Amino acid sequence: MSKQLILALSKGRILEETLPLLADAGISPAEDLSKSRKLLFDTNLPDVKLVIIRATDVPTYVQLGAADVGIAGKDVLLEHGAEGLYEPLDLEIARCKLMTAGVTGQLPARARRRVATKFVNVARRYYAEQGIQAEVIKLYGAMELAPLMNLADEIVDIVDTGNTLRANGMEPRELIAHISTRLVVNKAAMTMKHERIKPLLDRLGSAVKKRQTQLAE
Ligand SMILES: Nc1ncnc2c1ncn2[C@@H]1O[C@H](COP(=O)(O)OP(=O)(O)OP(=O)(O)O)[C@@H](O)[C@H]1O
Ligand SMILES: O=P(O)(O)OC[C@H]1O[C@H](OP(=O)(O)OP(=O)(O)O)[C@H](O)[C@@H]1O
Repeated sequence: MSKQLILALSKGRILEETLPLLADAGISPAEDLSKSRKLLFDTNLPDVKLVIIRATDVPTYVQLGAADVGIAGKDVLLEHGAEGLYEPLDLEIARCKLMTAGVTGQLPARARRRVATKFVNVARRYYAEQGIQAEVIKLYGAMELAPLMNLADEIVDIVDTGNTLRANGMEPRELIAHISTRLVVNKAAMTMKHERIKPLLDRLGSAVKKRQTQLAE
């Protein structure tokens, strides 16, 4: 295993909040990410590289050791499963909730529900735990449309302000999990590159605490 450290970052919403934390921990991309079509970036540190990929691909890269460290939402990690990964740090950014939701005022059928979601594993697990029979339909976006179009009785999706649900005549129902962004580490890398990963974890942990203190002021 090379002593180079590869960090897999989720592009999109999480990236903007991740970069200041990484900078505070002493790691900055060598060029402006938003101005490049590249996917693999050098940093100010010769032995640290960044890959910027879809959030849902981050756990796969880290689990299989293509990246040593990853940053992804807990929703994505719950859906992917924790095999081969340690999850040592909560970055406490992109806080939201994973919830069930349905058309406002419309009680869900008791016996069997059709549920549209991109979190099919989470949904199957959740409804099974509740003892509710669910036919889970995989969608890749705009879950809020599914009940309106009679594709599903309920959805499982991210809720933050609730604005998206409200704008589509829907309401949140049950909380499945509180979500925030987590740092994950490949299990083998944690051992083999411990002397490189441990200081990164410490510095990022301090950056998270500093940010929380600043937000509270
Ligand atoms: N409205 C929200 N408020 C706060 N955090 C959110 C919200 N929506 C999503 N998140 C968090 O941010 C992460 C990334 O969201 P983003 O919308 O960038 O990715 P995505 O479009 O869901 O991913 P992909 O491109 O793989 O489909 C999610 O996994 C979740 O943890
Ligand atoms: O409760 P709210 O504050 O309205 O946030 C919830 C919405 O945020 C996310 O979508 P996002 O805005 O990331 O768009 P997406 O469809 O690209 O995921 C999520 O999929 C919900 O649709």
